[in-house]
Amino acid sequence: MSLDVVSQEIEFQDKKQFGNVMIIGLGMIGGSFAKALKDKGLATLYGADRREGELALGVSTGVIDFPAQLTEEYVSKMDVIILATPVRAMESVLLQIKPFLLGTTLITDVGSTKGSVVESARRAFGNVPENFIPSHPIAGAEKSGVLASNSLLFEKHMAIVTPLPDSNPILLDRLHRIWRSVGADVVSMDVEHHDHVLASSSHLPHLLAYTLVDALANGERSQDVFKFAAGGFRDFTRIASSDPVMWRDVFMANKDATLATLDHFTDRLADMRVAIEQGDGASMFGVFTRAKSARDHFLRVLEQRTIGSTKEVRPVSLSVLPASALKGSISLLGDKSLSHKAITIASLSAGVSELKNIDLSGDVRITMQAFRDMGVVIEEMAVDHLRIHGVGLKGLKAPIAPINVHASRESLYLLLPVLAGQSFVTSVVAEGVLLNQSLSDLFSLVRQMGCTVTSEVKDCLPTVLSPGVCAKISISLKSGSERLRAAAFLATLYSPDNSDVTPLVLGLSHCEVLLRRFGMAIIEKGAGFEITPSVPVGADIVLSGDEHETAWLVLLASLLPGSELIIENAGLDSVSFDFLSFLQSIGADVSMPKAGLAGLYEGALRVGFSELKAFSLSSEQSYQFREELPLLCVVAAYANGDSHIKGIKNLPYYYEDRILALVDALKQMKIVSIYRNGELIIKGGLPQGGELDCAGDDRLALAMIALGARSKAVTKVNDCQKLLEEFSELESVAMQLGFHCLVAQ
Ligand SMILES: NC(=O)c1ccc[n+]([C@@H]2O[C@H](COP(=O)([O-])OP(=O)(O)OC[C@H]3O[C@@H](n4cnc5c(N)ncnc54)[C@H](O)[C@@H]3O)[C@@H](O)[C@H]2O)c1
Ligand SMILES: O=C(O)C(=O)C[C@]1(C(=O)O)C=C[C@H](O)C=C1
Repeated sequence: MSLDVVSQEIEFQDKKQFGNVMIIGLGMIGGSFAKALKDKGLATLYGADRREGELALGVSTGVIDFPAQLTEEYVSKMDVIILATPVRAMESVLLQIKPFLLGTTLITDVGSTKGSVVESARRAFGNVPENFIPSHPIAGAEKSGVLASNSLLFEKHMAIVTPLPDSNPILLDRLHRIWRSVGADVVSMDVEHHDHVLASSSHLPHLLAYTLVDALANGERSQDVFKFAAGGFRDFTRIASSDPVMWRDVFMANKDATLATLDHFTDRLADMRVAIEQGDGASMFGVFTRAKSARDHFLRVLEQRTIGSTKEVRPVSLSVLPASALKGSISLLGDKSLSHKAITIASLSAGVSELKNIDLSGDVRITMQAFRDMGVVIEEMAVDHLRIHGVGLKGLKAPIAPINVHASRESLYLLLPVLAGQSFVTSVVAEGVLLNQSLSDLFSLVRQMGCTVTSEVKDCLPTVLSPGVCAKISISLKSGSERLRAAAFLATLYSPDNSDVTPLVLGLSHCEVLLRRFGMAIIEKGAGFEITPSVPVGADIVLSGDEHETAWLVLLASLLPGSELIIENAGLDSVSFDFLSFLQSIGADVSMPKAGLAGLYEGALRVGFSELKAFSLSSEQSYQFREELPLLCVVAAYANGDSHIKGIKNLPYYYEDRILALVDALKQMKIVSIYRNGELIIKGGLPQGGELDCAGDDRLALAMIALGARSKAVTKVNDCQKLLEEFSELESVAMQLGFHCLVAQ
């Protein structure tokens, strides 16, 4: 096509969203950008390249609409100009287009370095013009040339923009829009930070790959080295096939930052050399497990970004068929909150811990990742077995990135006092429900540890923790929150002197029991506990099951005639022990394990069918058994006579809401109940079956399933996704014990 024809066509083009866009350097990246815009019909594409062959290919393969030259005729008619040459060619390109440029044209680039490009613009123009705004897509390949272009290259990848103080805001907005239009997620960064980050994440790996291949190719036995190299070599060295001109330019342009990261890496490599020389397997193992975990984490983050973070939640219902019995022996997977706590204490212990029957599903991995990020070596020996090489109370290393607790409240409450006890500053970030929510109880606890807590929004995440000098800890808890109680006990680990915690209700809960198992001296004293400072010692622990699941299974077996159930590792703390004792007092046939070492209940729990009697609960008992009140309503629904539950109004509102939802369910099942002045009276009978909605509440779901267990007809419980998340083994436990509870979808 002659250039004359092209110039006529410039006049006649309809304006598209981004108007006329010129790519200078029509190679792999420039071509991909052009193709993406052209395929979407967002611009008229012009290409310029010092190699005419690339331009001809660009037109014939439909990557661009027209070839162009860096003359007034073209340059002055462009709405957007994109520099996509190697970075050191950009200055001469800018000098060529400078005389014809309009101030309204957005000029950007795709170069892998940013400081050098800004310098080139400064040299070419005297200062960086307001319409020149650098950018950099974090996407690419080891291929070059326009034939390697791919219109989907930037989809779900990041594009970094590095605006300068004088950048024109309207053109900056256009730059964001144009990157978004080709599928990129746009991130802003300052130039210097960009060059340091990319030196580590992109430039150093390329240097290592090139140098490794070159060293091996020129070393002894090189022919056989290549002959016998397989996947590992190929994966590590893919990027050594990248364009040498581009990469020579990158290292010339980003000298200081690449030298800094190279020095750091060289030091670490030297450490590895020493470890190999001295046969120091422990050091090697530490580096390899930490690196594996960091890479696995990185892959998960990358996967989330590329598949999109919106997880589709499909509603799940469970159907309960009446007339089954629970028979057999079962071993429940370790309790989730116990699993979080065991990982935390084992990481802070001296020596190695073996944690067996641990639940590694859901947010337990968030707690585990945080400790790995701070240097703790955690080996996954089996799906339910961890070996943790504890580093001691203050042996954590500063993480290289903020600690992300995602939406895990459990992880947050355990990690914050631990971070407040270290000697480094940590940023803590979160997602979803944990953002913008006041955490004043937790923050005031870590402040008591001498830690300064800085947040943009008062007492909310994200936050920065700057540890100070920890004084003697003496805490009287004002709420019954189990998480705050665990956080308080962890805080005492950092107290210089004997410390004390006074909970609302005495009796051992998870954290104290575990701390004792790890050798800590926690002694009941008056209305609370006294803790003597010492470092926990690594321990071998088989984690017991969840208390609520245990209580639910006990109730089911009590309700269903013919049941004979043994729970091998029942979850029992002082409250659930009292709860089961209460069931015994109204006729349940339960034989309980004995309290063993450190206050833990050890051994099997046996339960069989029995008719449970109607009962009366005082306000105090309602508070004590607040977590299991829905199960007690089920007991009352099947009992002979009226049961009374007092003091519901005095409970935190969400417990009352649960009871009100259950009152609705009882009504649907034709069980009469009266709720007046905070007291609930349930008249026992035989539930009829029906369709119930647990509103996504896992405790309500368990109670509703139990309500359907001996009812006259099938019971369907809707909205059970959360239950299946929390009690992941529900289906397999039901199947194993012969309980007819199925996912109905
Ligand atoms: N390859 C990647 O993975 C990747 C990723 C992100 C950013 N980048 C950056 O994108 C830019 C282009 O890289 P690429 O991979 O597309 O390279 P490429 O070799 O495929 O394309 C570069 C093109 O620029 C042309 N060119 C060179 N000097 C020129 C000049 N003075 N005038 C006009 N044209 C000239 C070349 O002929 C070639 O067609 C580089 O700055 C690179 O740092 C590359
Ligand atoms: O995937 C590749 O082949 C790349 O090298 C892409 C890569 C990178 O290192 O990640 C290369 C250079 C950049 O500027 C941006 C991306």
